[in-house]
Amino acid sequence: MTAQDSGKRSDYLSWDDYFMSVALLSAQRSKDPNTQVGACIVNRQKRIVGVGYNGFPTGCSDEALPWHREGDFLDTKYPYVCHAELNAVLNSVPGNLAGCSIYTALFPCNECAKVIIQAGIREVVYLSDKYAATDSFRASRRLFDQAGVVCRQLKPASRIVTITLDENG
Ligand SMILES: Nc1nc(=O)n([C@H]2C[C@H](O)[C@@H](COP(=O)(O)O)O2)cc1CO
Ligand SMILES: [Zn+2]
Repeated sequence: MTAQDSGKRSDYLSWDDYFMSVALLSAQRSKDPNTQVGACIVNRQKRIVGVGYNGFPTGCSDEALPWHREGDFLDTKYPYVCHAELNAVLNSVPGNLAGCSIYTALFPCNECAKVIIQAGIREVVYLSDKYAATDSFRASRRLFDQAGVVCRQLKPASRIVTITLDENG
């Protein structure tokens, strides 16, 4: 029987697009007004073992700390926010992340690169590389190269994934 004869849907999500969509859906939880990042960790059996998005640490109110980009360092979000990739690792089901892939909306910074490498994650799949020109990202590339972590930019098969929360399906 051919795939066509079987009556199978043809417009289903590929694995890559599915995992990146989960990452982007998680990003929708972020309170950051400028950049919402989500990350999704997948093991070798293609099971999702961790998700996360950028936000302040547990117990730190989203209203009590600043979300600003500019001003005195302590009055910006940067010293306080946990990156999506860090949260995905820390939120992962207890176990071994060795050999996993991480799908992330934005290429990891150098601090997350260290966490990803130390966790044993072997592949980084990213969508945006908007900070590629910064030193932090040059350092990430260097770390990933030396540690043998494979990085690839996702070229999605589906550019738009629609989810409608409608009780009538
Ligand atoms: N890979 C990343 N994962 C992340 O979760 N982030 C977070 C940290 C901030 O909350 C936000 C970046 O803010 P901005 O500088 O684009 O306004 O995204 C940032 C990066 C890139 O460094
Ligand atoms: Zn980071």
